[in-house]
Amino acid sequence: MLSTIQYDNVGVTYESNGQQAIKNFNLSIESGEIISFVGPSGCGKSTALNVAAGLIQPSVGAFKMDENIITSPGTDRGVVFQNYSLFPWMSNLENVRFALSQKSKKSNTELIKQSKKLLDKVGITGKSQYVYPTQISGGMQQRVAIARMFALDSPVFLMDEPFAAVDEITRKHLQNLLLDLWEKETSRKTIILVTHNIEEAIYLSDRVVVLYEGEIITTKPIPFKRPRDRQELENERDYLTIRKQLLQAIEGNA
Ligand SMILES: Nc1ncnc2c1ncn2[C@@H]1O[C@H](COP(=O)(O)OP(=O)(O)OP(=O)(O)O)[C@@H](O)[C@H]1O
Repeated sequence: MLSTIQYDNVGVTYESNGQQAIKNFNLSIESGEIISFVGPSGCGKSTALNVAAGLIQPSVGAFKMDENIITSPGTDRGVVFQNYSLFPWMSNLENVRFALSQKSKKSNTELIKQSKKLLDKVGITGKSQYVYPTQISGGMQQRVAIARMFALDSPVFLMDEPFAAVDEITRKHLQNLLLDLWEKETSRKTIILVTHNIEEAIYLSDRVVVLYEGEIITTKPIPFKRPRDRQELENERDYLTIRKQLLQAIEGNA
């Protein structure tokens, strides 16, 4: 199932404090695109993502998927946050099996087999599959969260700072893992990613959207072909130009 996403003049004002978190938010996202939201702290990135997740209702405007107005969470959107993406009371294997069972009517034995395969793919093998999320490292938990997201097989993935809590090397591994799985899907997932990391945004995205005080101030297409090689990309002249322009857009308004 392909899904086109549209923020149609969305505005969110939090009732508790009257804070206008996003305003005049207009953005169309094609099926299979990877989009990053970047910008200074408090500019509205998470609010915009939570509107897509159906966790926050727009105060004005509408968020639409395939022309349908979205007002609640649903299995058509998989979500990964910095923490808390996994059910802590389920083993890692059970987390993935449960996600698979949401979409598949296969036997339990088959679901467990598939879950193990998925966990193997993300590098969670052997005993680590049977323990609880809290019994493995943060980086490993995010691997399970990615496996769980692919198990849910939603057409849209929403990721809020998914790799922020891990070290730089693990972060790069997880970025590669995400791209690798995404590229292998026959029907590519649409991904919206919130990140503070410009290099991550460029490496992963088709477009980087810069927010400032709740508004989109720049949308930058990332023209590099896929699959991308991190080292080659970082040596491209255009890469440095794009990085500089994005930093200027963010810092110039910070
Ligand atoms: N639940 C809430 N209630 C009231 N105000 C909120 C709430 N969540 C966010 N805000 C406010 O809305 C604005 C946008 O916040 P949001 O978390 O969307 O920004 P952000 O760009 O994701 O920030 P950060 O990068 O620091 O996570 C901020 O001024 C914030 O204080």
